[in-house]
Amino acid sequence: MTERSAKLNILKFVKIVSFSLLLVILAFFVAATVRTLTFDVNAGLQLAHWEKTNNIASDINQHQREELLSNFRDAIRIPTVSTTETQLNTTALREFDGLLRKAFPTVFSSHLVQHEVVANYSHLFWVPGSDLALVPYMLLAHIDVVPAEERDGWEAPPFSAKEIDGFIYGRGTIDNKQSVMGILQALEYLLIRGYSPRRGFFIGLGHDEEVSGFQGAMNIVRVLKKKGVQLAFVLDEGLAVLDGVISGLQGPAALIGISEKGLATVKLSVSKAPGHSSMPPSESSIGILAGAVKRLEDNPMPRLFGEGPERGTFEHLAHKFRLPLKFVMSNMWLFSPLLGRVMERRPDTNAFVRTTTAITMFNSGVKVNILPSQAEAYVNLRIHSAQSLQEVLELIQSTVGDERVKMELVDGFDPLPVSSYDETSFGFQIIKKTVLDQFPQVTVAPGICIGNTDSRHYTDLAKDIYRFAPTWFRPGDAQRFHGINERISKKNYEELVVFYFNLIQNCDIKDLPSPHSAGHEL
Ligand SMILES: CCCCCCCC/C=C\CCCCCCCC(=O)N[C@@H](CC(N)=O)C(=O)O
Ligand SMILES: [Zn+2]
Ligand SMILES: [Zn+2]
Repeated sequence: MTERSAKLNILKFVKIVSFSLLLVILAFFVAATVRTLTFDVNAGLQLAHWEKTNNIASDINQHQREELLSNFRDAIRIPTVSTTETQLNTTALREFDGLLRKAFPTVFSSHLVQHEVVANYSHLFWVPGSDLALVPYMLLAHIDVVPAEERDGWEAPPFSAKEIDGFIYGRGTIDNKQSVMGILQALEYLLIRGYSPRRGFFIGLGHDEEVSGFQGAMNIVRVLKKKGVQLAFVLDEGLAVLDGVISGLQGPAALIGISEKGLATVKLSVSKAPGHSSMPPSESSIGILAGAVKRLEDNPMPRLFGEGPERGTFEHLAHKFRLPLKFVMSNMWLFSPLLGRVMERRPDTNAFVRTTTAITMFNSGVKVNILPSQAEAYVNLRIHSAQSLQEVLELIQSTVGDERVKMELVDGFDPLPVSSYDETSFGFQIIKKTVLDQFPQVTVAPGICIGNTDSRHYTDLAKDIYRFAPTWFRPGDAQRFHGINERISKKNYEELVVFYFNLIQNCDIKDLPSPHSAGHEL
């Protein structure tokens, strides 16, 4: 081959490769654009023909408006605080029992409702349905709250239920007495109006959720297992309606938790010989431990955004973003690494990107002139759906990288299974319909619950577990959760009562409508 023909061949080859590359890039963008223009996974069953079961209207008159609010405020005023597994305010829990019986006399006296107290302070209600062929479902909420101190900066005392500008302030207003009281208030009104369910349901109110539910939820589950109960679905606390919280999203989003992150609580400790502070060694137990926790903070767990069900959240919301974000959200397969880098900049969105690492306790030393023998720190990690507890423990060990630091797993579990959310998913579709009937301006999407709930103890009883209440969160409200100035608007509390009122009736349908029953009805 001459030099000239070799050059021509190379040129030809380069041309073919460039042309093919161009074609691939073009195809790539055509596919992405088509996906952007057509990908509306939210349409779903809303236009389908639903069997009508919500026959009792949910109107609330002025007297009931005052009554339901007064019951709710009474609930907030009882300080049912859980601090540790052994530090529960049992006096308050007993008082709360009394309040429930006083506020909901029909629930406690109706022949349609069976009630039992579980583990002294938790409550289990069973409302049998008339059609025994329909698998029952279960609503969960918890009575206990985390501690709150007015001096931390509350605008109103945390157990006062004071009203300021249409909001009720107090610990438990959004976590989770709005659901405890909302569910029972809805049942009270349904029973008063002559309701009797076709599909049976349970209500479980735990008294120690904030310290893991080992007494309340776990014993309720034991009782149900003994009875051989299986559930169509479980609905517990968790995600909410986010209004203006997701940047760039047009309109509010109701995120229904279809899974929750896993947990690892790890105790790190360093032991050294104690001694006089005038003769310190080059490294103290505190110094060694501080180095270890600093390495954990400096080396966050890997970015996994898009590798878990959080991908579905953005795909469901994609059509509610404007371009170019719409293009990005519709093509998570391509853009999730980039989006993960943006989301990791804010603590609340970082929680969806990776396993988070929080150093929550650090203890050492007893006197200013004694070298401490023992230093210990607790690390609380919330495990991303694409990782396991075992993987996280191995990563902590290698990041700490110091054999003098002892590591002990205090509590931990893998991320929870992912519940169904397609068009045949009974629980998800019923919750979605109930939300959309009440709040048509909202987009419903599946989400990951970044905290843990009592519902994680129910995995043997139900394949499908959802974590949601229509509590409206606006910018800054997520920080009120376990923080200061926890509050709910009076209007929103009333909406919660109406939500549960409608949800219970909507569950009475035998089967979901077929997706193809839409169209000619219009
Ligand atoms: C898509 C980006 C939007 C970012 C906005 C974040 C909005 C966050 C909304 C709700 C917060 C989620 C809280 C879930 C409930 C957690 C319940 C809880 O506190 N559980 C405790 C106790 C336990 N059971 O383990 C916990 O420590 O997790
Ligand atoms: Zn809670
Ligand atoms: Zn909580």
